[in-house]
Amino acid sequence: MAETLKVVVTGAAGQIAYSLLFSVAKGDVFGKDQPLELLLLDITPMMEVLNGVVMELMDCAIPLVKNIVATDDPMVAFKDVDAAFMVGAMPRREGMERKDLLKANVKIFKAQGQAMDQVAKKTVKVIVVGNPANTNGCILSKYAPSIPKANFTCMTRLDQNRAQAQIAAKLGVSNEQVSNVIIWGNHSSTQFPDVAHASVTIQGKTMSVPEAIKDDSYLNNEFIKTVQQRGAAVIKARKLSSAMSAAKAACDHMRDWFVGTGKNWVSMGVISDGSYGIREGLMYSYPVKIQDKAWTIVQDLKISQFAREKMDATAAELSEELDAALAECEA
Ligand SMILES: NC(=O)c1ccc[n+]([C@@H]2O[C@H](COP(=O)([O-])OP(=O)(O)OC[C@H]3O[C@@H](n4cnc5c(N)ncnc54)[C@H](O)[C@@H]3O)[C@@H](O)[C@H]2O)c1
Ligand SMILES: O=C(O)CC[C@H](O)C(=O)O
Repeated sequence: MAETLKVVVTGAAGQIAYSLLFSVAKGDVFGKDQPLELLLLDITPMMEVLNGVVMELMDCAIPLVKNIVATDDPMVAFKDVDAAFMVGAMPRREGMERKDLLKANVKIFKAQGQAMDQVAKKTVKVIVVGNPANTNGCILSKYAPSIPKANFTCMTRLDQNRAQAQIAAKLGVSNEQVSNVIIWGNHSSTQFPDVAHASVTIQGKTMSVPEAIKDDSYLNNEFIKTVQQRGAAVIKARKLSSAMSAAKAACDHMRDWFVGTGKNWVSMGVISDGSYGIREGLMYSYPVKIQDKAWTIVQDLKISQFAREKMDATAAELSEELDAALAECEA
């Protein structure tokens, strides 16, 4: 059997973690024959709740789980970890603005970056889920300078899954028939869900999504808005932020990072190297291909004027967020 993989989940007493831990524990992410040590981090007042989660994980009696550590100490939680799901952060509730989240959450990622820098494996693969996910990811990486920047990513897979599901429903096909939908930019309402390069297979015939939908007005308006506003719509309906779908997307993201993407691409927030004219250093969602546990940005896609404007608008929001976060961390 393979060596035990150490996986940390932060915000482990919260609602996303409740779904995420079960999927990770039963092998959906790292494989059905990969033994795991689960490190669960939350804050001190949540230790009793976290203890309940540990009891439930034990009671699942999953053979892959060799050890569980529950802690409120980041230095314990990040020690020698191979993979990190950074979920621990306040979610937005109805009536709250994104800016309120930035203030509340960004310092968590500064402190956790500093701890990771000292004790995590230098090969650790990190997905940031806690919002504002892109900017938190930048801050985490900044404060963990001994870990390569390529090891820090943030989650826009939920947006990709949402976009894919909208197109599949519109065309009356199953979700896996739709591929290569792209999410550009921020995991926020300025994100640009782009289907110009996406394809769909209908009754054995593969064609581009715009060709299949035959309704550019829908694709350029209602479709984009629905995906951009989906998180807010879930909050309005549930009075709670999305959790089951967020956990599923986090699993998809990390599984693809470990296993690879094959011929298709997926979207993830990665630290920009300036590709597609985006400011270097922003954590911007791009289409990526993954092989041997390393991602590369898909290059040379043709960008229309319409797309360019949307890509720049979400980059401008990310620039503002990053500047505000850096000021907050230095205050
Ligand atoms: N990127 C995405 O697509 C996406 C999707 C859904 C939700 N989110 C975000 O994920 C985050 C978590 O959402 P949730 O619904 O699970 O929230 P939740 O409130 O149910 O759980 C968050 C948990 O994080 C813990 N926490 C707070 N500060 C911490 C710290 N310093 N260290 C460790 N743990 C800490 C809390 O105690 C709580 O248990 C939110 O910021 C939410 O907005 C992101
Ligand atoms: O706070 C929001 O508007 C979104 C919450 C979460 O990130 C989601 O996409 O479901």
